[in-house]
Amino acid sequence: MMVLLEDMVVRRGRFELGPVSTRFDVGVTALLGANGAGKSTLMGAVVGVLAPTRGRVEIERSGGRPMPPGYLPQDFDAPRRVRVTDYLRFVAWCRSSRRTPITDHEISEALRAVGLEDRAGWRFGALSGGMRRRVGVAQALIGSAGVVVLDEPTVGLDPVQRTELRELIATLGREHAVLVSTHLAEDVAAVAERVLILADGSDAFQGSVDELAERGGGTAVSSESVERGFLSVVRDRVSA
Ligand SMILES: Nc1ncnc2c1ncn2[C@@H]1O[C@H](COP(=O)(O)OP(=O)(O)OP(=O)(O)O)[C@@H](O)[C@H]1O
Repeated sequence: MMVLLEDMVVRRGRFELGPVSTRFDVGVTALLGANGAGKSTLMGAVVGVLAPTRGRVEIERSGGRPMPPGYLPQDFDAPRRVRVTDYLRFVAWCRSSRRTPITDHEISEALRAVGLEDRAGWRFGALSGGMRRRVGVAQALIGSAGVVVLDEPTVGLDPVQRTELRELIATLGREHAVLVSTHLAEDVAAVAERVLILADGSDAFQGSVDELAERGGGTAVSSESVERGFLSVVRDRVSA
């Protein structure tokens, strides 16, 4: 599984992102940037919700299933009264085609992957915030064929649920190409292998999390060294 962006430019109102060229592979890539830097715009282009005005986005998968990546949008929600499995069955039905049907087995696998097998019969509204976000990750996994894009998945969660969600993201990264946007240096230090920083309408940094920590003057990856690295990248871009 691999996602390739080649000189991609995306326009959203007056805002133009790019050209950005990058690739992300199996593992967790963190997408960072100040508010309005273009993270959701880039993610929208990767999942096919926004069309690039130039360049291209290519998704390569070993299975070759013709599906866009799985996507957890920032404002994910589901009807309160609907049971978790019924909601996921509906998602599966939407993404199924005659050639590539999505089976109940795949739904069970998605629930297992997010640790919600025992909540399958619960109504969405009865779940905690962290569990609802996990349902969001489960729906992203259904039919995603190995590429998952998560837009600020840890926002608004308490520290325990945030930690659990990070563990889930790290586990997903063993088999999936995961692109995750966040404002939290702890998220990056805990789960990311690679980092892409957007600033001023384009990519200001691409590299390993170790390289970003080094840029922040750290000898080891920590929330502090990642935060300092991020600030150094953004300040250099502003003063350039
Ligand atoms: N629907 C829209 N119509 C017009 N402009 C938009 C729209 N959505 C976003 N923008 C603009 O595009 C730019 C990038 O927004 P985007 O949501 O991609 O940033 P972001 O990095 O995800 O921000 P945040 O961290 O606040 O979520 C912003 O300047 C924003 O005003």
